[in-house]
Amino acid sequence: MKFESDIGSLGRDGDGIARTDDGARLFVPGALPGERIVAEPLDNRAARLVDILRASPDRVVPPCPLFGVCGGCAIQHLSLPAVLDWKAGLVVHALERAGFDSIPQPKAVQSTPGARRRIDLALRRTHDGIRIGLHARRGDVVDLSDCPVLEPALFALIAALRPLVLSLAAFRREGDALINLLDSGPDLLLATDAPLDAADRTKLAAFARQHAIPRIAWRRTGSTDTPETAAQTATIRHDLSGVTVAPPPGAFLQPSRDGEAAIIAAVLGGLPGRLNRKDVVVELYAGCGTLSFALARHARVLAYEGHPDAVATLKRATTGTRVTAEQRDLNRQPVMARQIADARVLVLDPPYAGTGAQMEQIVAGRPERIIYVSCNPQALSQDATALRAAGYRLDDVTVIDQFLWSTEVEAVCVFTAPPAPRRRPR
Ligand SMILES: C[S@@+](CC[C@H](N)C(=O)[O-])C[C@H]1O[C@@H](n2cnc3c(N)ncnc32)[C@H](O)[C@@H]1O
Repeated sequence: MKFESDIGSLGRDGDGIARTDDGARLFVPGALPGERIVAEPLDNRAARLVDILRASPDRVVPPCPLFGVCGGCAIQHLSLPAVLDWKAGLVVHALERAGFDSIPQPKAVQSTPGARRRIDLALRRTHDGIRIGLHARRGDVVDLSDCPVLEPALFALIAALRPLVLSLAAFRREGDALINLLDSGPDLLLATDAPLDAADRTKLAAFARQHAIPRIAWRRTGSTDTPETAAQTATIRHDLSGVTVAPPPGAFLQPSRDGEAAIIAAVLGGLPGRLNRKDVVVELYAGCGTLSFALARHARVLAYEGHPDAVATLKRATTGTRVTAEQRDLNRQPVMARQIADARVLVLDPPYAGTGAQMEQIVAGRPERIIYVSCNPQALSQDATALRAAGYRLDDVTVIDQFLWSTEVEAVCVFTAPPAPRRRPR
């Protein structure tokens, strides 16, 4: 039965939260805060938007014709400034849930459309061809025939990939294509559901030459093995704060150049002013060195990273820098409190799940300054709860929106340790 409701806020998935006449809370995709809508319940959780009786001033025409079908974007019907405000609110609420009551006004930075330089695409054979794209929300792959988010050079490559993938003996029904736009050009990691044969390799080499792709790597769908290089036409190189690295296929890369610059600026802005060049920064979850080489201009950096290929990349690039890199699975073998205690600053950029076992050692080590780079407000909230309980103060918050129109948000939070307890005079 249809009902009318005001929309007070958006849920975590970007859906408007409505109230039925009997007070039930239902999520309505497409509805925005401040709107009055008519909706029809679909089940006891969600409702379908039927009509908008009063539209939000922040409502805009979605820029992509695939919006609502493709699962990549959730809130293209909201203006970009309002998207950024909403994301900043998600971070502030996460910190409030952690127990911080006076939260500094976040600085907020947003990438521009057409700036995303990393994408993981699903490949699906269909009865009449192939679909290359992202999954619909709770659904099958939607062919990416348009995308205002992606760098145009990456988007153009998708059209060229369709006939190539269809022609491969190694592609039966499904696969993936992860593309990183590095400084040396697009770096393609292909995964398919059958082995490559000699003819496939010839086709991949010709494709790499034709489209100026320095490297095409391959592995079987679902495998986590180090991929093999199927074609290489040029050297892989990518600049990280003036240091050239050669990231492995499928390496973690901040999804946009402007987002990466904003994260680096916020991390460097969080360093204590009195930092001495001999001081040590311990950096956890360092990847290929996005933050490490920027930090090394200010202090010595001990960088820890779990992925063997990322660490190998980082180690190869450290010559002549003040970065020392070590491979460590920080869940199984956290950096211990006594080592953290020796550092002036701890910088961490954990994966989506947050820090796990490492947080206990961080709190016990009590570094003077902690700069936490978050890609998940829920995990941030959990980790910040431990810091709040240990007496840390929250000094600065920067919110970065580099996954435009999705519900993803990143943040850099600067925490300062409480003053050490004074010794009683004898
Ligand atoms: C969000 S990325 C950040 C990488 C890097 N700071 C950057 O900006 O490019 C998280 C990193 O944590 C690493 N990682 C995930 N789980 C880990 C673990 N248990 N131990 C150590 N590193 C881990 C991943 O390999 C990845 O490089």
